[in-house]
Amino acid sequence: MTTAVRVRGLRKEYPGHVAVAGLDLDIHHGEVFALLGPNGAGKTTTVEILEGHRQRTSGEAAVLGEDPGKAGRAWRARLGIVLQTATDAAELTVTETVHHFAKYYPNPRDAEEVIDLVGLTEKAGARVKSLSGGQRRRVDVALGIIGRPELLFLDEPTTGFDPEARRQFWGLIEGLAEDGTTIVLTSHYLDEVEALADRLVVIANGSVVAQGSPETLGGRGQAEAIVRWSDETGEHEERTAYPTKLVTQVSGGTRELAGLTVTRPSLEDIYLDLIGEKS
Ligand SMILES: Nc1ncnc2c1ncn2[C@@H]1O[C@H](COP(=O)(O)OP(=O)(O)OP(=O)(O)O)[C@@H](O)[C@H]1O
Repeated sequence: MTTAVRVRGLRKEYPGHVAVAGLDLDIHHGEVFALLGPNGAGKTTTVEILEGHRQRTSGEAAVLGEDPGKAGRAWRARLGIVLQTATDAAELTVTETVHHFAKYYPNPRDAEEVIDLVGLTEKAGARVKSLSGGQRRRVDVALGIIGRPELLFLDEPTTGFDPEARRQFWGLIEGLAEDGTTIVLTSHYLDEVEALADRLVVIANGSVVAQGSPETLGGRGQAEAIVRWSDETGEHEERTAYPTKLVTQVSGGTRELAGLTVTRPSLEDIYLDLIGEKS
């Protein structure tokens, strides 16, 4: 597997403050990679350096084989970017806006198809400034993918989306990933990261705290299950690596156990543990 993004010792200092403190990252072609971390962790700074929007203080970065601090227009046309701050509300309609941005790219997608993909067909003729916050965010996503990017950066893309729009957006991202687009996602929604990401990294105070897949991050894959049930003697809770065996023993294989639940730590539990250790 080849590397779409390679970062070594990335550092960004502002006067009196280190925002990114020596980060290493490898993001492979065709994967959905998520950056997680609390507010101010350094995610947006990192992503903006990789997009070529911000200069790093030191360290190495290669994005689609080029240094983002020096790369030109041809390289930029291979990227799709959905920034954290939404597009300014314009007088143009949705269709006009998407057609307008399509002209910046050598091989754009069909504008109407993109409007449909982001679920804005019914609003295609509406002025962007008349749209709701979540609908404007969908315009941002449309503009991020209109250029048929090889690498798509999504910085908190679903903020303001209703649950149905988020699900629809997840389907869109899955489709892009299946078509081979590499996707770098920052999100505060752990269910979103779990649904979409092949791998993720947790950043706190500008450093990597943990990385892995959503299933294995921070030892999640090996974590013990918590089995809870109740009987005539009261409520019970036990931790075990072998929940099936425990349930079989306690129930004698046949007795119905009241209130039986078997849970393992969620990605959110693991994430909060990791962040707790750091702060
Ligand atoms: N232009 C700037 N000048 C000075 N400090 C900055 C600047 N931009 C960001 N910072 C600081 O750098 C740190 C990292 O910010 P960054 O926006 O990268 O965090 P983040 O992880 O994206 O947070 P969030 O989840 O809130 O978006 C913060 O402490 C922030 O205040």
